[in-house]
Amino acid sequence: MNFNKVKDKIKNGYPKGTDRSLSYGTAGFRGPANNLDWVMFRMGLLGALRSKHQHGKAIGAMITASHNPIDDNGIKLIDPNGEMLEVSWESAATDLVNAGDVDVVNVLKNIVAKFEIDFSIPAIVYLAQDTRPSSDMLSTAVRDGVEAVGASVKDFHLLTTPQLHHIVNAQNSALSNSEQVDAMSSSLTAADASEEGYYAKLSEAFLGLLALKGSSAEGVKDEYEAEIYVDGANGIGAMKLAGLRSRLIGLDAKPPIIRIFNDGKDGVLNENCGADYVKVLQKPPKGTPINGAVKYAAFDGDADRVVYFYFDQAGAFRLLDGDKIATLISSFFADLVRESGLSLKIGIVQTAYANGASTRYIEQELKVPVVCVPTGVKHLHHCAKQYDIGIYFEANGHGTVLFSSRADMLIQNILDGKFFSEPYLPLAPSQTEESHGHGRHRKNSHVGFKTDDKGDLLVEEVVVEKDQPECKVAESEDNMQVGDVPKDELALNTEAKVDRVEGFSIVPKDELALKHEAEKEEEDEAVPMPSVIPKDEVALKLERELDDAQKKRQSSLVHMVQSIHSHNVEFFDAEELTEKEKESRTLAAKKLQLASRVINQTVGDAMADLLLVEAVLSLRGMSIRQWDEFYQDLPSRQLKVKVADRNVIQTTDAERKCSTPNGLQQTIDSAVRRYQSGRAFVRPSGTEDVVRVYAEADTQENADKLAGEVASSVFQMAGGVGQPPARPSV
Ligand SMILES: CC(=O)N[C@H]1[C@@H](OP(=O)(O)O)O[C@H](CO)[C@@H](O)[C@@H]1O
Repeated sequence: MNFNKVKDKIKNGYPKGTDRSLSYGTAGFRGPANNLDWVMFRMGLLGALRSKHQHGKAIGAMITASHNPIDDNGIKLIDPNGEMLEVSWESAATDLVNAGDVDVVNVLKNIVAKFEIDFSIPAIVYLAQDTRPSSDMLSTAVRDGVEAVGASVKDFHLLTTPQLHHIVNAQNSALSNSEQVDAMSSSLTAADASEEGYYAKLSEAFLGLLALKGSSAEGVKDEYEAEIYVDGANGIGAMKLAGLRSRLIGLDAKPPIIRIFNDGKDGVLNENCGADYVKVLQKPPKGTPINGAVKYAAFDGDADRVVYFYFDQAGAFRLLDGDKIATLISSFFADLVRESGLSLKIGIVQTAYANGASTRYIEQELKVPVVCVPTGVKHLHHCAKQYDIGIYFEANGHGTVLFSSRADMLIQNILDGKFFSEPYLPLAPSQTEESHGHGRHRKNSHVGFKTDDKGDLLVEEVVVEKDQPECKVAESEDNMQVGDVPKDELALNTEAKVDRVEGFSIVPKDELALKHEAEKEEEDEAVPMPSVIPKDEVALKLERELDDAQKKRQSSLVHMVQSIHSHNVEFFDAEELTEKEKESRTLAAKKLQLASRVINQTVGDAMADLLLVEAVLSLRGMSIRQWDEFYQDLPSRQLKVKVADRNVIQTTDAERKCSTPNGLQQTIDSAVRRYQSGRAFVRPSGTEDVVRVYAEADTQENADKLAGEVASSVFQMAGGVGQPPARPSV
């Protein structure tokens, strides 16, 4: 272990550029690009150590500041399975960046010792960058860091963030067939570990899905709008979407016509455009073509977020954000799970920024509570892993869908002609006991969906164990924080969960049958015997569902809630299914499998999400207006407040309440009480040096007023600097 080169490089190229303490925030390090080269160098060092720790698997280093202005930049590290850097390594990153120049080597040695790294293992870092002018220079700094510890770099140059996540996962997945536990998808091969492989995977699955579009039932108009205008934020997303578009040539499918604006040819990255601009300011981006266009989407600067928008008949701007995307996708998957007859548990994860109307839609209309976790994709991602199909979206449009290996296996079973529907398996015995217990205190619970053996969707509360930190903040009365859990526990826990999920896929059938029998006996004692629907009634019901295209368009979440009350259960194996039933189950399974391949399961991906939304709308013959009618958003407003030290704001309850500074939460509460449907919270940003304020209320004027009041309180009570915040103009 010789760190002489590291010392030399620090002295002669990358001396520390600030005395301020930095932390590996919501998504890595970000800041003004002219003072980041030394951070990049140190992250190169860390990426190499992480690769050695992961037995030489590729680690990703993405140079981007996403939606931040063009003069900022940043870096995010990507783990071998394509997910964000493991939480226990985030603190190593923070320590390394905050060390004085002379202490860097000691911190490196501590990391090597703490994580028991075999330094002789060869390591590799996969590097990519967005289109910022500073990215070339910063990429060199990362490379210098990696090479200073004798590791190597593979430079992909310009990629979107999700493309690099995909490539890292594909590479490691393909290399370690025997270690599939670490990989997100067993179907990935070495050919997938490239930009071309990414396009091939997405386009093949997407075109396959579109090809399954049936003809509309008589009298039902296909309202799908095949043309979409995409705001590329003048960034990498515009360039790469053009690459994907050129592959969308279908023989059996009619792909959408994608037109790209703000493509970077004459505009500035993220300036008056991009998903963040559209979402936060709730207005169309600069350069939006109006004539003849009906449907639009906007990507952010590194293409990991997408939001939709359109103009209604009165010409008013209408936003369909991550919450609306989550609802559309959830209802689609819920329908397919029901039609496939599979026992798959679906769950939805949101953050405090989810519009109250979306949460209410699911909780009150559909009687389904929603899991709320702190801001930052890592929290949503880990929580979504608890389900067979875990759907998560931030309101800003960052989100994806995760399929468990159990889900993959059960779907494949149907495609292999095995129609036996396995009864639902709980996550772990301890959870089963608790979640079926009576009169218990409701603690850290959240909701999952499952199907009964007839394929009807049921809603089930899942109790999250104490050592499952990612979903700990689901219920406000519990007042718990992710921060309560020691970092190392988080890491251990994640590993344990992966093992557990994998475990399901290898339980032999007979064991399953015995287990189900035992479980059924237990349940029979606790609940009244469910009624059994006679066979031909089931067939008739399925037929009705198949024939009724209109019904398909309704949110199946409603159906799910209705079915909870009916408690109908029927067991049947393949021989008992009619050919028509088999056909409809196979079709649903095919759609599920193709949809799971359109999605980038490593991280939110604007391109993949756009394709999925387009596929859902197309298969359902649905217009953007019909989708928008799911529910009406509550008017909301986001503001930023500059303070001397944003960390004086500490939050609790999934960031919905602040515990410091003293008295601020009470002031917010009393402001909120003055507004109908009022809700507001504040939190320090993890990516910008600001405190974020969020407010919603019954009217836009009230949401603006409430946000303004709360912003003023933050300014006064949390050490505001500069001009006091002004009320935003509507
Ligand atoms: C309100 C908001 O949109 N916050 C964003 C933003 O984080 P902040 O910690 O709020 O700066 O950037 C994150 C990374 O892209 C994203 O995960 C998050 O949702």
